[in-house]
Amino acid sequence: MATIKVVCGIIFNEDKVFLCRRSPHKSLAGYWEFPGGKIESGEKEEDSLSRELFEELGMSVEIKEHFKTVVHNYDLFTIELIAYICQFQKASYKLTDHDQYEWVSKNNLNQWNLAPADIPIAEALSKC
Ligand SMILES: Nc1nc2c([nH]c(=O)n2[C@H]2C[C@H](O)[C@@H](COP(=O)(O)OP(=O)(O)OP(=O)(O)O)O2)c(=O)[nH]1
Repeated sequence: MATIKVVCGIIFNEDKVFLCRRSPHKSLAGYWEFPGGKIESGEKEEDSLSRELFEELGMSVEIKEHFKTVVHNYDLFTIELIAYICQFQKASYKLTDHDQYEWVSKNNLNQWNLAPADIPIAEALSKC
């Protein structure tokens, strides 16, 4: 089964974490996720994350450190989801791939309909 490498940001602003909901026209539509996207060939993970956040949300962040990598098997593909802790800087919130966003408490992440690959990340976050 094909494996795709996706980088995502756990973006903090004070004690809140950013989540956004995938638009109806996207794969995994309606699920909430940590924003990011597929790593293009030859691209560094951090560069890919900065690019995706700017393209999808008009957002700038400071990338702090790698947090967790999850390998998850969906029906049609396998994902390697690489999560980085980030500090929010600014955003236009001009959404291109999402139809909603929220700043949420990291201890309430289990109340959101997260993409299945994101659940182990949310669980690890609630414990730290
Ligand atoms: N960005 C992101 N994608 C995730 C997460 N969890 C998860 O299962 N995915 C899945 C959804 C998609 O199938 C895939 C990422 O695709 P994408 O559509 O966001 O990436 P992209 O913008 O580079 O892709 P494309 O639509 O331009 O082809 O990974 C997550 O937390 N963030």
